[in-house]
Amino acid sequence: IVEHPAAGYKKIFETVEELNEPIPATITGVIPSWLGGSLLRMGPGQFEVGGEPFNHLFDGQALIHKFDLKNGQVTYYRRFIRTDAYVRAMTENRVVITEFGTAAYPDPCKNIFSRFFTYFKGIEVTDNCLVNIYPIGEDFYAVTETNYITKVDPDSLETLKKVDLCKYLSVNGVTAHPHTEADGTVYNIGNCFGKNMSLAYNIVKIPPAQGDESEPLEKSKVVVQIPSSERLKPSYVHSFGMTDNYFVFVEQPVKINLLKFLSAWSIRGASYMDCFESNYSMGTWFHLATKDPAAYMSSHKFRASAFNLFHHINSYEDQGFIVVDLCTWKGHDFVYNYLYLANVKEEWEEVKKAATRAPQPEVRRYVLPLDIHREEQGKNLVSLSYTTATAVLHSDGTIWLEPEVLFSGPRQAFEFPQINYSQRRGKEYSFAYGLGLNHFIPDKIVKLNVQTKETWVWQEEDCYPSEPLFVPTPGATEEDDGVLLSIVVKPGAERPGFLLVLDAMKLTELSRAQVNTIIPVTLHGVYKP
Ligand SMILES: CCCCCCCCCCCCCCCC(=O)OC/C=C(C)/C=C/C=C(C)/C=C/C1=C(C)CCCC1(C)C
Ligand SMILES: [Fe+2]
Repeated sequence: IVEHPAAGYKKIFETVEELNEPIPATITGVIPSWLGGSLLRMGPGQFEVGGEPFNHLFDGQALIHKFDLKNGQVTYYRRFIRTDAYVRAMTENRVVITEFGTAAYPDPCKNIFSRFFTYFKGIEVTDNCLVNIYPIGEDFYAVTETNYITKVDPDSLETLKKVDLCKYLSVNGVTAHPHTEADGTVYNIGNCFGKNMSLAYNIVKIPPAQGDESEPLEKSKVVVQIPSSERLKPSYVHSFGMTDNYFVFVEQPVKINLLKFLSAWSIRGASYMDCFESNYSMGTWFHLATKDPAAYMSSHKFRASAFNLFHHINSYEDQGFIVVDLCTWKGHDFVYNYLYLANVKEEWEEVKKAATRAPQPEVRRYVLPLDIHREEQGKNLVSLSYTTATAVLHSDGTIWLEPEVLFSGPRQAFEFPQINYSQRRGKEYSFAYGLGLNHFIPDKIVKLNVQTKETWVWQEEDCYPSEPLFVPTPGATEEDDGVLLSIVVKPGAERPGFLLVLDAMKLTELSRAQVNTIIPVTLHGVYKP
């Protein structure tokens, strides 16, 4: 465990300018010749407007980054996405649209009457797509978790159009973590605030491109509806699990209080962050639904102790069980409460103190039995030889789940997980790759064998990496035959930003492509071959 007394991490939370054209990178080592394509990643790039700071890590204006790899050469390019949030902020030189943790104030130039009418136009939901980018059909969309997604050109990084998912689907938003099948079918999940205040989580399906002019989104539909456990308070959902035949949805005790949500918009200074609250009694609920024909199976109540969940690692079916691997944070306290920019930009000793009070991270495996009716109460129903995870049927009909811990270290998180997705999605697997967070500060890349719990680490002094994306070697059969791509920032260096290419088997460095600019924190992205 390394220390960061120089607090170099502060640099990844500072505003940068976009580039007018791609810049060449200086390469050390050798980039595999088969690696030709673009690494596209999203993150915040502007952390204040007109002297007004954004408050939260998830508020900064969406910046798209691209490393192009071709014939062993590398270039880097970045552009701000021309979202409504960005364009209007630039035009009026103030925060115009309320972001996740920053409220927009009414236009000081408007008089009380025009302010009154703006207010009654209702909620203006943000389109600040800083969280992820992924393909739908032939197109690429930059996304946050609201109903607005933004189509971008993955070559020029130009902003193409804003799309409102509400036009196609009955959802109030969807996650930034869809699942994709080999044929290009996309699944996602989102909250749905239905008629007469009925609340549900809707799983949506977007078919692949048909090879004609038709728009996949036009043919999208809701395939499963899972009712909310609590009236007026849906749980926050950031990702979900999918096996060959099932959807896995974890309903966590972090709740959106819809009454607060609706009234917050009339309270000066309120943001999305003010609408969250913890449920101290429900614990955590697991839901299963079949994929085909899509149906919700409510017959059993899977329950576990309280944890925050953002990222599913992988899920799969094995001998009548569903294995669900998760990056958890223990307790009901909302982890996002610790991710204000003022917190992550503190000096190292303060950062450490704050992380001590926050929920503690743990990678866990939960196992859900599919066949329950014949079994006796009070006994462990999990008979998979390789796991210590348990599931016990109680007299009230609930099934209590206890996890097997796959990775745990005090205030050391294995987060932003990735797998060999094209080969192992929804299937039994061995390897997960993740970003190591040291008291919330990203300072290493970790490989985890989920079967043996063996770990491998890449770490370098004063270096701040991002989520490692796995790219398989063409024609590979071994699960970990490939490379990991991560954007790393080394603030003191002459060329402080670089694309790091690691051998995914040993986590050793193959090469780095360095540029003469700081690259702010990125959250998620894709590799486009
Ligand atoms: C990369 C290193 C980062 C350094 C620190 C990170 C620490 C992270 C620890 C935990 C992992 C958390 C991962 C979270 C990743 C993420 O990208 O989250 C971003 C989420 C955002 C921006 C969500 C925005 C959601 C909005 C605006 C939702 C709005 C809504 C509601 C709240 C209610 C109902 C409707 C609506 C409008 C959808
Ligand atoms: Fe995420």
